Amino acid sequence: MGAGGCTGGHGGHRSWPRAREAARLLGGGRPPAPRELSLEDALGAVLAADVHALTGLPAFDASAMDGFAVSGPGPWRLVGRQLAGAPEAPVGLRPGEAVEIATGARVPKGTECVLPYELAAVRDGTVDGPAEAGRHVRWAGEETAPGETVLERGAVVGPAALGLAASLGHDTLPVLRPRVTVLVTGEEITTSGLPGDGSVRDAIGPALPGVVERAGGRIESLRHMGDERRPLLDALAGADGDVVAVCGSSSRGPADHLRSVLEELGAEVAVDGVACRPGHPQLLAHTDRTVFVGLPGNPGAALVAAATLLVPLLAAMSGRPDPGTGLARAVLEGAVTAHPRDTRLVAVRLDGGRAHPVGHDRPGSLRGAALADAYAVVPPGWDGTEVELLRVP
Ligand SMILES: Nc1nc2c(c(=O)[nH]1)N[C@H]1C(S)=C(S)[C@@H](COP(=O)(O)OP(=O)(O)OC[C@H]3O[C@@H](n4cnc5c(N)ncnc54)[C@H](O)[C@@H]3O)O[C@H]1N2
Ligand code: MOO
Repeated sequence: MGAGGCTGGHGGHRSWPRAREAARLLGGGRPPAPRELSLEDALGAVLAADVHALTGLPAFDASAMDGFAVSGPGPWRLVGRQLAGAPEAPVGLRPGEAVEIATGARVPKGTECVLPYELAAVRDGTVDGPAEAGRHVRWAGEETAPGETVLERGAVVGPAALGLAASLGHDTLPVLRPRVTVLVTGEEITTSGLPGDGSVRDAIGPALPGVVERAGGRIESLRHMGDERRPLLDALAGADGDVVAVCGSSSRGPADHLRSVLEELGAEVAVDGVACRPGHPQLLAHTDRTVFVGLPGNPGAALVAAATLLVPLLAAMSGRPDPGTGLARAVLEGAVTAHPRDTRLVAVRLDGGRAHPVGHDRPGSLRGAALADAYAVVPPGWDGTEVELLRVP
Protein backbone atom coordinates (compact mmCIF):
# COMPACT_ATOMS: atom_id res chain seq x y z
CA MET A 1 0.00 0.00 0.00
CA GLY A 2 1.28 3.49 -0.78
CA ALA A 3 1.88 6.11 1.85
CA GLY A 4 -1.50 7.65 1.12
CA GLY A 5 -3.54 4.56 2.13
CA CYS A 6 -5.27 3.88 5.43
CA THR A 7 -2.42 4.21 7.87
CA GLY A 8 -4.04 3.90 11.27
CA GLY A 9 -1.47 6.49 12.41
CA HIS A 10 -1.35 10.21 11.76
CA GLY A 11 0.18 12.56 9.21
CA GLY A 12 0.76 9.64 6.82
CA HIS A 13 2.48 7.61 9.54
CA ARG A 14 1.55 4.00 10.13
CA SER A 15 0.49 3.06 13.61
CA TRP A 16 3.26 1.11 15.35
CA PRO A 17 1.39 -2.25 15.37
CA ARG A 18 0.44 -1.87 11.71
CA ALA A 19 3.98 -0.98 10.70
CA ARG A 20 5.25 -4.18 12.32
CA GLU A 21 2.50 -6.16 10.64
CA ALA A 22 3.42 -4.65 7.27
CA ALA A 23 7.04 -5.73 7.80
CA ARG A 24 5.98 -9.27 8.70
CA LEU A 25 3.67 -9.51 5.71
CA LEU A 26 6.34 -8.30 3.32
CA GLY A 27 8.97 -10.63 4.81
CA GLY A 28 6.62 -13.61 4.79
CA GLY A 29 6.33 -13.46 1.02
CA ARG A 30 10.08 -13.27 0.43
CA PRO A 31 11.93 -16.34 1.66
CA PRO A 32 15.66 -16.02 0.95
CA ALA A 33 17.33 -18.62 -1.30
CA PRO A 34 18.44 -21.63 0.81
CA ARG A 35 22.19 -21.77 1.37
CA GLU A 36 24.64 -24.40 2.59
CA LEU A 37 26.55 -22.65 5.37
CA SER A 38 29.39 -23.86 7.58
CA LEU A 39 28.20 -24.92 11.02
CA GLU A 40 29.65 -21.75 12.52
CA ASP A 41 27.73 -19.57 10.07
CA ALA A 42 24.50 -21.54 10.48
CA LEU A 43 24.07 -20.66 14.18
CA GLY A 44 20.76 -18.84 14.68
CA ALA A 45 19.48 -19.46 11.14
CA VAL A 46 16.40 -21.46 10.19
CA LEU A 47 16.83 -24.93 8.65
CA ALA A 48 15.80 -24.98 4.99
CA ALA A 49 15.49 -28.79 4.96
CA ASP A 50 15.33 -31.74 7.34
CA VAL A 51 18.73 -32.91 8.59
CA HIS A 52 19.48 -36.65 8.48
CA ALA A 53 22.09 -38.69 10.28
CA LEU A 54 24.98 -39.32 7.85
CA THR A 55 26.13 -42.10 10.17
CA GLY A 56 24.80 -43.94 13.20
CA LEU A 57 25.40 -42.57 16.67
CA PRO A 58 27.61 -43.91 18.02
CA ALA A 59 29.36 -44.68 14.75
CA PHE A 60 31.05 -47.79 16.23
CA ASP A 61 30.68 -50.06 19.25
CA ALA A 62 32.44 -48.20 22.04
CA SER A 63 33.05 -48.62 25.74
CA ALA A 64 30.90 -46.43 28.01
CA MET A 65 33.23 -46.94 31.00
CA ASP A 66 36.90 -47.20 31.87
CA GLY A 67 37.50 -50.84 32.73
CA PHE A 68 37.74 -54.14 30.91
CA ALA A 69 36.01 -55.43 27.76
CA VAL A 70 35.28 -59.09 28.34
CA SER A 71 34.02 -62.09 26.41
CA GLY A 72 32.22 -65.14 27.83
CA PRO A 73 32.01 -65.98 31.53
CA GLY A 74 34.83 -64.87 33.90
CA PRO A 75 37.45 -64.93 35.12
CA TRP A 76 39.19 -63.48 32.05
CA ARG A 77 42.80 -63.47 30.94
CA LEU A 78 44.09 -59.93 30.16
CA VAL A 79 45.33 -59.94 26.57
CA GLY A 80 45.83 -56.23 25.79
CA ARG A 81 44.75 -52.62 26.10
CA GLN A 82 42.48 -50.47 23.86
CA LEU A 83 42.59 -46.68 24.08
CA ALA A 84 40.17 -44.14 22.55
CA GLY A 85 41.03 -43.21 18.98
CA ALA A 86 42.81 -46.49 18.22
CA PRO A 87 41.48 -48.49 15.26
CA GLU A 88 39.70 -51.79 15.76
CA ALA A 89 42.01 -54.47 17.23
CA PRO A 90 43.03 -56.91 14.44
CA VAL A 91 42.06 -59.94 16.52
CA GLY A 92 38.73 -60.17 18.35
CA LEU A 93 38.23 -61.30 21.93
CA ARG A 94 37.71 -65.00 22.51
CA PRO A 95 35.65 -66.35 25.44
CA GLY A 96 37.68 -66.06 28.65
CA GLU A 97 39.69 -63.05 27.39
CA ALA A 98 39.64 -59.36 28.42
CA VAL A 99 41.28 -56.13 27.28
CA GLU A 100 41.77 -53.08 29.45
CA ILE A 101 39.71 -50.34 27.79
CA ALA A 102 39.12 -46.58 27.99
CA THR A 103 35.73 -44.83 27.78
CA GLY A 104 35.03 -44.09 24.11
CA ALA A 105 37.50 -46.68 22.79
CA ARG A 106 36.30 -49.08 20.15
CA VAL A 107 35.50 -52.46 21.77
CA PRO A 108 37.13 -55.49 20.11
CA LYS A 109 34.92 -57.89 18.17
CA GLY A 110 33.54 -60.56 20.47
CA THR A 111 33.08 -58.14 23.41
CA GLU A 112 29.99 -59.00 25.42
CA CYS A 113 30.19 -56.27 28.01
CA VAL A 114 32.50 -53.92 29.87
CA LEU A 115 33.39 -54.41 33.51
CA PRO A 116 34.15 -51.02 35.14
CA TYR A 117 37.35 -50.78 37.21
CA GLU A 118 35.22 -50.31 40.32
CA LEU A 119 33.73 -53.81 39.95
CA ALA A 120 36.87 -55.58 38.77
CA ALA A 121 39.36 -57.63 40.79
CA VAL A 122 42.70 -57.85 38.94
CA ARG A 123 45.39 -60.32 39.95
CA ASP A 124 48.29 -61.94 38.09
CA GLY A 125 47.05 -60.95 34.62
CA THR A 126 43.52 -62.12 35.34
CA VAL A 127 40.34 -60.08 35.79
CA ASP A 128 37.22 -61.17 37.62
CA GLY A 129 33.93 -59.51 38.54
CA PRO A 130 30.15 -59.42 38.00
CA ALA A 131 29.72 -59.20 34.23
CA GLU A 132 26.28 -58.40 32.83
CA ALA A 133 25.71 -59.17 29.14
CA GLY A 134 25.53 -56.00 27.02
CA ARG A 135 26.33 -53.53 29.87
CA HIS A 136 28.49 -50.47 29.59
CA VAL A 137 28.88 -50.67 25.84
CA ARG A 138 27.44 -47.98 23.54
CA TRP A 139 26.41 -50.13 20.60
CA ALA A 140 26.72 -48.63 17.09
CA GLY A 141 23.56 -46.78 16.03
CA GLU A 142 21.73 -47.43 19.31
CA GLU A 143 21.14 -43.71 19.92
CA THR A 144 20.50 -42.68 16.33
CA ALA A 145 20.27 -44.96 13.29
CA PRO A 146 21.96 -43.91 10.02
CA GLY A 147 19.53 -41.92 7.86
CA GLU A 148 17.22 -40.96 10.73
CA THR A 149 15.77 -37.42 10.64
CA VAL A 150 17.27 -35.62 13.61
CA LEU A 151 16.34 -31.96 12.97
CA GLU A 152 13.34 -30.64 11.09
CA ARG A 153 13.00 -27.97 8.45
CA GLY A 154 11.93 -24.68 10.01
CA ALA A 155 13.79 -25.19 13.29
CA VAL A 156 16.13 -22.45 14.48
CA VAL A 157 19.69 -23.81 14.66
CA GLY A 158 20.95 -23.55 18.23
CA PRO A 159 24.29 -24.52 19.76
CA ALA A 160 23.17 -28.08 20.58
CA ALA A 161 21.94 -28.61 17.02
CA LEU A 162 25.37 -27.59 15.72
CA GLY A 163 27.07 -30.11 17.99
CA LEU A 164 24.60 -32.81 16.99
CA ALA A 165 25.09 -32.10 13.28
CA ALA A 166 28.87 -32.33 13.69
CA SER A 167 28.61 -35.60 15.61
CA LEU A 168 26.61 -37.05 12.71
CA GLY A 169 29.19 -36.04 10.12
CA HIS A 170 27.84 -32.74 8.77
CA ASP A 171 30.25 -29.92 7.86
CA THR A 172 27.52 -27.61 6.56
CA LEU A 173 23.78 -27.14 7.07
CA PRO A 174 21.09 -25.99 4.62
CA VAL A 175 19.64 -22.77 6.02
CA LEU A 176 17.52 -19.73 5.27
CA ARG A 177 19.58 -16.72 6.30
CA PRO A 178 18.56 -13.37 4.78
CA ARG A 179 21.58 -11.43 3.48
CA VAL A 180 21.67 -7.84 4.68
CA THR A 181 23.61 -4.87 3.31
CA VAL A 182 23.99 -1.85 5.62
CA LEU A 183 24.75 1.67 4.46
CA VAL A 184 25.57 4.15 7.24
CA THR A 185 25.24 7.68 5.90
CA GLY A 186 26.48 10.99 7.26
CA GLU A 187 29.48 13.25 6.54
CA GLU A 188 29.94 13.71 10.27
CA ILE A 189 30.19 9.99 11.08
CA THR A 190 33.56 8.53 12.08
CA THR A 191 34.42 4.93 12.88
CA SER A 192 37.24 5.16 15.43
CA GLY A 193 38.63 7.32 18.17
CA LEU A 194 37.00 10.17 20.04
CA PRO A 195 34.06 12.12 18.62
CA GLY A 196 33.89 15.92 18.86
CA ASP A 197 34.13 19.18 16.93
CA GLY A 198 31.17 18.22 14.77
CA SER A 199 32.13 14.58 14.27
CA VAL A 200 30.07 11.74 15.73
CA ARG A 201 31.12 8.13 16.28
CA ASP A 202 28.99 5.64 14.39
CA ALA A 203 26.86 3.99 17.07
CA ILE A 204 24.50 2.16 14.72
CA GLY A 205 27.04 0.18 12.69
CA PRO A 206 28.42 -1.60 15.77
CA ALA A 207 24.89 -2.35 17.07
CA LEU A 208 23.28 -3.70 13.90
CA PRO A 209 25.18 -6.97 13.35
CA GLY A 210 23.86 -8.37 16.64
CA VAL A 211 20.35 -7.11 15.90
CA VAL A 212 20.37 -8.75 12.47
CA GLU A 213 21.94 -11.94 13.77
CA ARG A 214 19.32 -12.41 16.50
CA ALA A 215 16.59 -12.02 13.90
CA GLY A 216 18.19 -14.79 11.83
CA GLY A 217 19.92 -12.66 9.18
CA ARG A 218 23.55 -11.87 8.43
CA ILE A 219 25.17 -8.58 7.48
CA GLU A 220 27.31 -9.33 4.44
CA SER A 221 28.40 -5.76 3.78
CA LEU A 222 28.47 -2.63 5.98
CA ARG A 223 29.62 0.59 4.31
CA HIS A 224 29.93 4.17 5.43
CA MET A 225 29.18 6.99 3.04
CA GLY A 226 28.68 10.74 3.09
CA ASP A 227 25.47 12.64 2.43
CA GLU A 228 25.62 12.95 -1.36
CA ARG A 229 22.78 11.63 -3.40
CA ARG A 230 24.67 9.96 -6.27
CA PRO A 231 26.70 7.49 -4.16
CA LEU A 232 23.53 6.52 -2.27
CA LEU A 233 21.72 5.92 -5.56
CA ASP A 234 24.60 3.82 -6.92
CA ALA A 235 24.88 1.84 -3.70
CA LEU A 236 21.15 1.03 -3.59
CA ALA A 237 20.97 0.26 -7.31
CA GLY A 238 23.92 -2.14 -7.10
CA ALA A 239 23.16 -3.62 -3.69
CA ASP A 240 23.40 -7.35 -3.59
CA GLY A 241 21.35 -8.77 -0.74
CA ASP A 242 17.84 -9.61 0.33
CA VAL A 243 17.57 -6.52 2.52
CA VAL A 244 19.32 -3.15 2.42
CA ALA A 245 19.21 -1.05 5.59
CA VAL A 246 20.09 2.63 5.26
CA CYS A 247 20.94 4.49 8.47
CA GLY A 248 20.38 8.25 8.46
CA SER A 249 18.91 10.04 5.47
CA SER A 250 15.43 9.01 6.64
CA SER A 251 14.14 12.48 7.55
CA ARG A 252 13.33 15.36 5.24
CA GLY A 253 16.45 17.53 5.54
CA PRO A 254 18.56 18.81 2.63
CA ALA A 255 20.88 15.79 2.92
CA ASP A 256 18.14 13.18 3.27
CA HIS A 257 17.97 11.60 -0.19
CA LEU A 258 16.60 8.17 0.62
CA ARG A 259 13.02 8.84 -0.48
CA SER A 260 13.97 10.38 -3.81
CA VAL A 261 16.51 7.63 -4.50
CA LEU A 262 13.93 4.93 -3.79
CA GLU A 263 11.52 6.72 -6.09
CA GLU A 264 14.12 6.82 -8.88
CA LEU A 265 14.68 3.08 -8.43
CA GLY A 266 10.95 2.47 -8.83
CA ALA A 267 10.66 1.03 -5.31
CA GLU A 268 7.19 0.61 -3.87
CA VAL A 269 6.88 2.24 -0.46
CA ALA A 270 5.07 0.07 2.11
CA VAL A 271 5.65 2.22 5.19
CA ASP A 272 6.66 5.90 5.23
CA GLY A 273 6.89 7.02 8.83
CA VAL A 274 5.67 5.22 11.94
CA ALA A 275 3.61 6.74 14.73
CA CYS A 276 6.07 5.87 17.48
CA ARG A 277 8.47 7.65 19.79
CA PRO A 278 11.34 7.59 19.31
CA GLY A 279 11.95 6.53 15.75
CA HIS A 280 9.15 7.98 13.62
CA PRO A 281 11.23 8.65 10.47
CA GLN A 282 11.30 5.04 9.21
CA LEU A 283 10.84 3.62 5.75
CA LEU A 284 9.98 0.23 4.33
CA ALA A 285 10.05 -0.16 0.56
CA HIS A 286 10.80 -2.85 -2.00
CA THR A 287 11.58 -3.66 -5.57
CA ASP A 288 11.18 -7.17 -6.99
CA ARG A 289 14.72 -7.98 -5.88
CA THR A 290 15.33 -6.14 -2.64
CA VAL A 291 13.61 -4.85 0.49
CA PHE A 292 14.82 -1.46 1.75
CA VAL A 293 14.58 -0.36 5.36
CA GLY A 294 15.27 3.25 6.31
CA LEU A 295 16.43 3.75 9.90
CA PRO A 296 16.72 7.18 11.54
CA GLY A 297 20.18 8.54 12.25
CA ASN A 298 19.60 9.09 15.96
CA PRO A 299 20.95 5.82 17.40
CA GLY A 300 18.28 5.27 20.08
CA ALA A 301 15.63 5.92 17.47
CA ALA A 302 17.41 3.61 15.00
CA LEU A 303 17.25 0.73 17.48
CA VAL A 304 13.52 1.23 18.03
CA ALA A 305 13.05 1.40 14.26
CA ALA A 306 15.06 -1.81 13.84
CA ALA A 307 12.77 -3.50 16.39
CA THR A 308 9.74 -2.13 14.51
CA LEU A 309 10.59 -2.96 10.90
CA LEU A 310 13.92 -4.75 10.40
CA VAL A 311 13.58 -7.49 13.03
CA PRO A 312 10.00 -8.54 12.12
CA LEU A 313 10.92 -8.41 8.42
CA LEU A 314 14.00 -10.65 8.78
CA ALA A 315 12.26 -13.08 11.13
CA ALA A 316 9.29 -13.45 8.77
CA MET A 317 11.57 -14.00 5.76
CA SER A 318 12.79 -17.25 7.25
CA GLY A 319 9.43 -18.13 8.82
CA ARG A 320 10.37 -17.73 12.47
CA PRO A 321 8.64 -15.83 15.26
CA ASP A 322 9.76 -12.28 15.97
CA PRO A 323 12.48 -12.71 18.64
CA GLY A 324 11.30 -9.51 20.32
CA THR A 325 7.95 -11.01 21.26
CA GLY A 326 6.88 -13.61 23.79
CA LEU A 327 7.49 -11.72 27.02
CA ALA A 328 4.63 -11.66 29.53
CA ARG A 329 2.91 -8.34 30.12
CA ALA A 330 4.10 -6.30 33.10
CA VAL A 331 2.94 -3.51 35.37
CA LEU A 332 4.67 -0.32 34.28
CA GLU A 333 6.13 1.55 37.24
CA GLY A 334 7.08 5.21 37.37
CA ALA A 335 5.35 8.26 35.99
CA VAL A 336 5.13 7.36 32.33
CA THR A 337 2.62 9.34 30.35
CA ALA A 338 1.21 8.19 27.06
CA HIS A 339 1.53 10.25 23.88
CA PRO A 340 -1.81 11.32 22.37
CA ARG A 341 -1.09 9.84 18.91
CA ASP A 342 2.16 7.85 19.01
CA THR A 343 3.13 4.56 20.64
CA ARG A 344 5.93 5.17 23.10
CA LEU A 345 8.72 2.63 23.47
CA VAL A 346 10.13 3.05 26.96
CA ALA A 347 13.35 1.28 27.96
CA VAL A 348 12.66 -0.77 31.11
CA ARG A 349 14.33 -3.21 33.47
CA LEU A 350 12.19 -6.19 34.43
CA ASP A 351 11.75 -7.34 37.98
CA GLY A 352 9.20 -10.13 38.28
CA GLY A 353 6.00 -8.78 36.78
CA ARG A 354 7.12 -5.15 37.06
CA ALA A 355 8.79 -2.94 34.50
CA HIS A 356 10.95 -0.07 35.74
CA PRO A 357 11.91 2.69 33.31
CA VAL A 358 15.70 3.06 33.18
CA GLY A 359 15.74 6.61 31.78
CA HIS A 360 18.57 7.78 29.51
CA ASP A 361 16.43 6.92 26.50
CA ARG A 362 16.56 10.07 24.42
CA PRO A 363 16.50 9.38 20.67
CA GLY A 364 20.18 10.28 20.29
CA SER A 365 21.36 7.88 22.99
CA LEU A 366 21.66 4.12 23.34
CA ARG A 367 22.39 4.35 27.05
CA GLY A 368 18.84 3.44 28.11
CA ALA A 369 18.60 0.55 25.65
CA ALA A 370 21.97 -0.76 26.82
CA LEU A 371 20.66 -0.88 30.40
CA ALA A 372 17.24 -2.25 29.54
CA ASP A 373 15.78 -5.74 29.30
CA ALA A 374 12.86 -4.62 27.17
CA TYR A 375 10.82 -1.75 25.80
CA ALA A 376 7.49 -1.12 27.47
CA VAL A 377 5.00 -0.55 24.68
CA VAL A 378 2.82 2.37 25.70
CA PRO A 379 -0.01 2.80 23.16
CA PRO A 380 -1.43 6.25 22.34
CA GLY A 381 -3.78 7.44 25.08
CA TRP A 382 -2.88 4.54 27.43
CA ASP A 383 -3.83 5.12 31.06
CA GLY A 384 -3.71 1.59 32.41
CA THR A 385 -1.21 -0.22 34.60
CA GLU A 386 -0.12 -3.16 32.43
CA VAL A 387 1.84 -2.93 29.21
CA GLU A 388 3.06 -5.24 26.48
CA LEU A 389 6.82 -5.76 26.38
CA LEU A 390 9.19 -6.03 23.43
CA ARG A 391 12.71 -7.37 23.93
CA VAL A 392 15.41 -4.85 23.14
CA PRO A 393 16.92 -6.25 19.92
N1 LIG B 1 12.10 19.03 10.27
C1 LIG B 1 12.26 17.85 10.86
N2 LIG B 1 13.48 17.50 11.27
C2 LIG B 1 13.66 16.32 11.88
C3 LIG B 1 12.56 15.48 12.14
C4 LIG B 1 11.30 15.87 11.68
O1 LIG B 1 10.30 15.17 11.85
N3 LIG B 1 11.19 17.06 11.03
N4 LIG B 1 12.77 14.33 12.81
C5 LIG B 1 13.91 14.27 13.68
C6 LIG B 1 14.11 12.92 14.13
S1 LIG B 1 13.00 12.37 15.26
C7 LIG B 1 15.14 12.18 13.70
S2 LIG B 1 15.38 10.60 14.35
C8 LIG B 1 16.09 12.59 12.71
C9 LIG B 1 16.29 11.57 11.65
O2 LIG B 1 17.11 12.07 10.70
P1 LIG B 1 17.93 11.22 9.66
O3 LIG B 1 17.49 9.81 9.68
O4 LIG B 1 17.84 11.92 8.39
O5 LIG B 1 19.38 11.23 10.26
P2 LIG B 1 20.46 12.37 10.24
O6 LIG B 1 19.81 13.69 10.07
O7 LIG B 1 21.54 11.99 9.36
O8 LIG B 1 21.00 12.27 11.73
C10 LIG B 1 20.23 12.56 12.85
C11 LIG B 1 21.17 12.63 14.06
O9 LIG B 1 21.76 11.38 14.30
C12 LIG B 1 23.16 11.42 14.21
N5 LIG B 1 23.62 10.21 13.54
C13 LIG B 1 23.36 9.88 12.27
N6 LIG B 1 23.91 8.69 11.98
C14 LIG B 1 24.51 8.27 13.11
C15 LIG B 1 25.25 7.11 13.43
N7 LIG B 1 25.46 6.14 12.54
N8 LIG B 1 25.74 6.99 14.69
C16 LIG B 1 25.55 7.99 15.61
N9 LIG B 1 24.82 9.09 15.34
C17 LIG B 1 24.32 9.25 14.11
C18 LIG B 1 23.47 12.64 13.41
O10 LIG B 1 24.74 13.13 13.65
C19 LIG B 1 22.33 13.57 13.86
O11 LIG B 1 22.67 14.14 15.09
O12 LIG B 1 15.65 13.79 12.09
C20 LIG B 1 15.18 14.79 13.02
N10 LIG B 1 14.91 15.97 12.30
O1 MOO C 1 12.05 9.87 16.50
MO1 MOO C 1 13.59 10.51 16.27
O2 MOO C 1 13.49 9.06 15.46
O3 MOO C 1 13.07 10.60 17.87
O4 MOO C 1 14.98 10.51 17.10
